[in-house]
Amino acid sequence: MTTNNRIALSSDHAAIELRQAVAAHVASLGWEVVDIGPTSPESTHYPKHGAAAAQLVASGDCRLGIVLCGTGQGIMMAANKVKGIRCGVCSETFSAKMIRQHNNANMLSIGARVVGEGLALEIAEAFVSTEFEGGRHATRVDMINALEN
Ligand SMILES: O=C(CO)[C@H](O)[C@H](O)COP(=O)(O)O
Repeated sequence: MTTNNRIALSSDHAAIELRQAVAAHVASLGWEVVDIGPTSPESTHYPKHGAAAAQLVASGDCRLGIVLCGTGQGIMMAANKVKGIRCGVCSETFSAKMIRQHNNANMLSIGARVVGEGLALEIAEAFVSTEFEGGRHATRVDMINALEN
């Protein structure tokens, strides 16, 4: 059995440099990074970038996704509108671990105007290195998923 180790990354203009740093870090951890940009610093609209990364995760092309904008909030809201996506904004590592362990989050959002690069890399590493615990948490995640129907 092969494991899908692909991770989708996207951002808006507020987080291009941080996204590139996060991409390099998760690649160094062994992930195949699918960085869908943007690369231009021109002002853009976070919903389309959040949705594009979310679709890569929802389709199964990528196992996880990381999205970034100024606060992490808007792009998280957009990603969560895609069926099958559970995306949380994290500004510290504890939550980044817990959204994997308890919530089976398949996407992480980071605010480039909220956290510095060093912390952002630690948050991303905590997220990609943690697995879902299942058990009682699976019942609750199933209940979240049922809300989509
Ligand atoms: O954080 C964000 C969304 O939640 C955006 O990055 C932010 O709103 C962009 O602002 P501006 O157009 O002033 O750079």
